[in-house]
Amino acid sequence: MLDVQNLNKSFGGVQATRDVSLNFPAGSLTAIIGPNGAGKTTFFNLISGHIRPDSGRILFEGRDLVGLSSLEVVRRGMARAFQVASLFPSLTVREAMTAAVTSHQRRSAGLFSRFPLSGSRDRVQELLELLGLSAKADVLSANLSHGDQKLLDIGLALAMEPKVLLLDEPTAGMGPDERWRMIDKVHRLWQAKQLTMIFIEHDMDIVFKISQTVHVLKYGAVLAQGTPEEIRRNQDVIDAYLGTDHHMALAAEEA
Ligand SMILES: Nc1ncnc2c1ncn2[C@@H]1O[C@H](COP(=O)(O)OP(=O)(O)OP(=O)(O)O)[C@@H](O)[C@H]1O
Repeated sequence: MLDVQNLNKSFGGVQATRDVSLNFPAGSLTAIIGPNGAGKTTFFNLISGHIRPDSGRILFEGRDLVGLSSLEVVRRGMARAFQVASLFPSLTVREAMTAAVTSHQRRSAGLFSRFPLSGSRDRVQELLELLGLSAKADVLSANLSHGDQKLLDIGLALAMEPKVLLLDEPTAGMGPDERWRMIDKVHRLWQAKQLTMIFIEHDMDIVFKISQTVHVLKYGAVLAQGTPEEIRRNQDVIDAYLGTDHHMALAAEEA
């Protein structure tokens, strides 16, 4: 589905991505982890078309995405949940979702399509239910909790009907309970929509609990790849996290 080959990206003297080759099979749920500055966000920026690699290929369903705009990457079927819900404070949850769903439908149908856009209301309702936001459909986006704003961000990305969904730290800034509620929803969403999902996450308990595969970056390069069990016991990975804020070493000891 998504096959990244020998990706490189430098910013001045900093090589943020070093010969990264990673494969993401259709329907997989993969965590990208690594210490601060490892190149996780840069990797997302590269594959989503926000920045262009210096070299390498990003094969999505067999076609290279390198050089395409981020909008074109979304059109091909790879969407990223951005912190955008807060940009529409005066829209309710339903209004924001409706705007996203209808704009996607219009784009898919052709800009000048004269056909009426059918089914957008059902689609919005389906997404609201999937995300557990139905009860808050009439709440202004500005008045949502941090967790619900993140869910709305995910909903706005899902409105693009992606095959691959990229989530950048879906649980950032949340307390322990809210974190687990959030990740439970993300996990159910992945199961229900049969998406290929890739998420960056700092919380190792969450990474080990829900991902099928974990890719570890360090200094821009792939340090390790494997199942949560393999990664948890990988000495290079444990060493990479020692002396950092993350509790990778602790999580390994607890296993
Ligand atoms: N636009 C940019 N200009 C210059 N340097 C950059 C830019 N974007 C990233 N970098 C550098 O590239 C390296 C990787 O950064 P990146 O944000 O991708 O890491 P990260 O793993 O996402 O970190 P964190 O966990 O702290 O979010 C860092 O050294 C960073 O300073």
